[in-house]
Amino acid sequence: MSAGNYDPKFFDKMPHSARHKGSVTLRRNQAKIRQADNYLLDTKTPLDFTHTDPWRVLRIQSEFVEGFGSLSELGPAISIFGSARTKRGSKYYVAAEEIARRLVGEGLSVITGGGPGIMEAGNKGAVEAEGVSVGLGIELPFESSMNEYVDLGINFRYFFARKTMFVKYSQGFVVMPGGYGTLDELFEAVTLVQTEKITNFPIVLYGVEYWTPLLEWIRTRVLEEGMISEADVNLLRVTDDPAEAVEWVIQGYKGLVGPEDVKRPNGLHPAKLYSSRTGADGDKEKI
Ligand SMILES: C/C(=C\CNc1ncnc2c1ncn2[C@@H]1O[C@H](COP(=O)(O)O)[C@@H](O)[C@H]1O)CO
Repeated sequence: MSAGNYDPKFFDKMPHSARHKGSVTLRRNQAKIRQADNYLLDTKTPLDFTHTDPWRVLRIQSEFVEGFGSLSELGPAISIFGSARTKRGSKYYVAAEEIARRLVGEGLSVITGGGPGIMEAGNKGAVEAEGVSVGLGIELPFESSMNEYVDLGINFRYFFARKTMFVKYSQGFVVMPGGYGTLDELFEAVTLVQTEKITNFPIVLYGVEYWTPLLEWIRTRVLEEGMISEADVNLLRVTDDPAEAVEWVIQGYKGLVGPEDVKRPNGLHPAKLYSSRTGADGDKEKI
């Protein structure tokens, strides 16, 4: 703008009042907000800083630090997921116990969500087999505490920090029947495998009757309509045999089972424990 067409309204808005807060530049009304020191030192501050997003970032960071610090020396582990509502002594509860015992027998630690139902069964089986029993709990609006079989427990406020720990510190997942929480964990994992964020990461479903309608829908609707490829369907494998679930998950993370070994247990869901796009070197890249 030349001096000839000077517009006072424009120049009144020029950045003479810029203030900097870290990498953030603030002007005009935005520059009037309080500085970090005010929040820290002035107890008359009108806002509770612990309810602000910058403070949350620190809490989130601390969850990652705590999780990485506590789990980095865990060794090979498998996560068992499933319903928080599964009753003690029910068939899936008993199966989860057995799967956990077998995993421990194979030298693996067992990780669960630390809650009731299938999580408790997994931790119970691990403890009974004298293995390492881990619970990654989540703070929920209603009362929930770690089940009594968790020997190493970490409680998270944030689902996403907790999910990172499951994936980072597991070699694979066994997914028992469950509700939205379980489905969320299952689809998060299968997406990470599909997109090759993780490799040699087997996902074994337990419960043919429970999972078959979902697998059928994936094949007849999701695949047929071109939302995924054939290889993506094959990322999930289902069984009713605890021994087979453990065998598959171990073969999968060790990279011992390839697409050429695919079996079709009931003609419905071809089995493949890792993506055909997995690197030949079997690198286990995580997140
Ligand atoms: C429902 C009750 C308590 C819930 N307590 C939970 N503690 C830890 N983790 C949980 C809890 N509820 C859900 N999860 C996570 O989701 C999965 C199970 O969810 P679903 O909807 O029941 O399938 C589980 O794998 C956890 O990671 C009081 O009974």
